[in-house]
Amino acid sequence: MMQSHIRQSGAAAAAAVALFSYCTAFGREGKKEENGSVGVHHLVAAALVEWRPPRRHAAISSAPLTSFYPNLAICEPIRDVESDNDDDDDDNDDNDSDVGFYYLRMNPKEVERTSLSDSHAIFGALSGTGMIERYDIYRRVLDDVAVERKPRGGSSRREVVIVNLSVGDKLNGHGGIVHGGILSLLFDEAMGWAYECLRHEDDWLDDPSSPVTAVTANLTVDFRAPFVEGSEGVIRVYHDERKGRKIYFTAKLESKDGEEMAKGSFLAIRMKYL
Ligand SMILES: CCCCCCCCCCCCCC(=O)SCCNC(=O)CCNC(=O)[C@H](O)C(C)(C)COP(=O)(O)OP(=O)(O)OC[C@H]1O[C@@H](n2cnc3c(N)ncnc32)[C@H](O)[C@@H]1OP(=O)(O)O
Repeated sequence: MMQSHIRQSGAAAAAAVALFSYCTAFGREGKKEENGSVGVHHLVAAALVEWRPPRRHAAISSAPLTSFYPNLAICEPIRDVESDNDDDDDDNDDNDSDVGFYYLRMNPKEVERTSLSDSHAIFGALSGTGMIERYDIYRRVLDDVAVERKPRGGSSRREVVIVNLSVGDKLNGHGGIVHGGILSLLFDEAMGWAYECLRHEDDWLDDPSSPVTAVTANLTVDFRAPFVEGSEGVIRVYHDERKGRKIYFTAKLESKDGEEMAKGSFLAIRMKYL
């Protein structure tokens, strides 16, 4: 069960007054706790939940994650180490799933843009029984052992966030099958969050005054198998490359049994003026 993979750290919860900003709060070395996070906009208490991924992600969607504390996972610079499971061979993606990294829950309610629940598609209008019943976002964090073990450089492709989701029976196209447009929406949002994490990498902050908002310029989805109503699944988002203002991602939606239901590719472009 997933619950066995979640370790709620009382110490972390007690100690966790985390400094958070989603704009320019992060020091160039990424040591925000140590350097006091010059430019921090928000001070929020964060109870961190650490999640060690199970061997097979089938277990992921079986627990009501929303019943845990609302957690804020801080998007901090992701250290540029070779990813430990991002080989092109997707079949190997979970082989080392119990070492090297863990996931931290991100809390949309702490983010101004997504806390406006009436206006946000996923957390507002389409959220609820029969619709998007769960959309829990986690960012992937390498643990210290993995950071030490892995040399800098190497492949730039890496998993950035995952989303643990479930969809009810009111968002179909064909009877019993979740509408492809809905799946595209779920992908788009997930990749948006991945961008939010990546943009705090230090080399992106060469000009801290430059715009940081990115929009989806291009989204392509391959639907591989029907995602039936009432299904649970996991979206995994991988960062592929960045060319100037253009940031490329790929993603896949897996069923709770690990079957690949859909694949997406996504181009985000940092806006010139926002
Ligand atoms: C912890 C905090 C968490 C916070 C979480 C919040 C998460 C929320 C997540 C929400 C997620 C929701 C996300 C949403 O739903 S965002 C909403 C949906 N998207 C939009 O509304 C975007 C609308 N489009 C635009 O605004 C502009 O067209 C953009 C800004 C995209 C480009 O206009 P701009 O004037 O800047 O572009 P440029 O002409 O200088 O070209 C620049 C380069 O880009 C290349 N190019 C341009 N277009 C395309 C294209 N379509 N395909 C491929 N390539 C394209 C172009 O060739 C050139 O390449 P190069 O010649 O340089 O090589």
